[in-house]
Amino acid sequence: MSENGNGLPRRRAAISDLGEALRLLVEHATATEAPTEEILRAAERIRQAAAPLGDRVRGRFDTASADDLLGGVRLYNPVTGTGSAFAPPLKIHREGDVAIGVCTLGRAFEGPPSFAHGGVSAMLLDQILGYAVTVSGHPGMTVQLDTGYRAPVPLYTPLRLTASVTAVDGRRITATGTITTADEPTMLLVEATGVFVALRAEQAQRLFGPVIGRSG
Ligand SMILES: CCCCCCCCCCCC(=O)SCCNC(=O)CCNC(=O)[C@H](O)C(C)(C)COP(=O)(O)OP(=O)(O)OC[C@H]1O[C@@H](n2cnc3c(N)ncnc32)[C@H](O)[C@@H]1OP(=O)(O)O
Repeated sequence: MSENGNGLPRRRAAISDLGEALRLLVEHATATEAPTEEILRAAERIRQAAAPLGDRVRGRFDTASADDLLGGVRLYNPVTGTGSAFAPPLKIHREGDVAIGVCTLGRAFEGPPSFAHGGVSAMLLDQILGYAVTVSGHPGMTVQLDTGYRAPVPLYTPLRLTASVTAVDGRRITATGTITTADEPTMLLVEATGVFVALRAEQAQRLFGPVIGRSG
């Protein structure tokens, strides 16, 4: 499916609207203490709502028609995508050479009771480190991610992430990042160092050729 004129902005807005509705559903479905009969009714209604969306779906190598792969628009990215059911979503912007991210994690991201799952913190950091690496002009894929957990990351609390590139050594780019709460940006909760490797042309072709070839 291709969209042009007003179609693309409208489609992107619709996808983000659906994403927001799905995230509300995920939050309520995770936190609910509704009666069992209500849960059973909801499951049935949700299956009915989902069915028409499954009538036309893309294949593994097809880019979403609303995305712009080379322009960095990824509506279904599981960390930042506004169309994703389970992205927080993390919002990232640049302040000079530093990438700054903000998000709030709901109940679905829980690990230790009332705190975020450690894998979720690593996922957020991988994304923002990857962003910092990309906007520095040295895009690459993560080959190593080291995370240090200093204190638990609270749910339902605005978080602040940072990331910046610390070294470029041939194809290898190193970046470091942090998670704190927005209210206490000096109290470190999680820190990470990521090593990223720039792809050689033949590697990019081998890994992403089928996708690039189909995206228009
Ligand atoms: C604007 C919006 C943007 C938005 C941007 C958003 C970005 C999102 C970021 C998400 C990032 C991901 O999750 S990416 C998905 C997770 N990552 C992956 O799936 C990557 C899997 N790995 C691979 O496929 C492969 O390792 C490749 C293709 C990346 C590289 O293979 P290779 O070319 O054979 O690598 P190799 O020769 O062994 O190593 C290349 C160089 O890296 C070094 N190296 C390799 N591994 C390591 C390591 N663990 N730690 C240190 N250094 C290492 C080697 O010593 C070597 O250095 P030297 O001898 O040259 O000095």
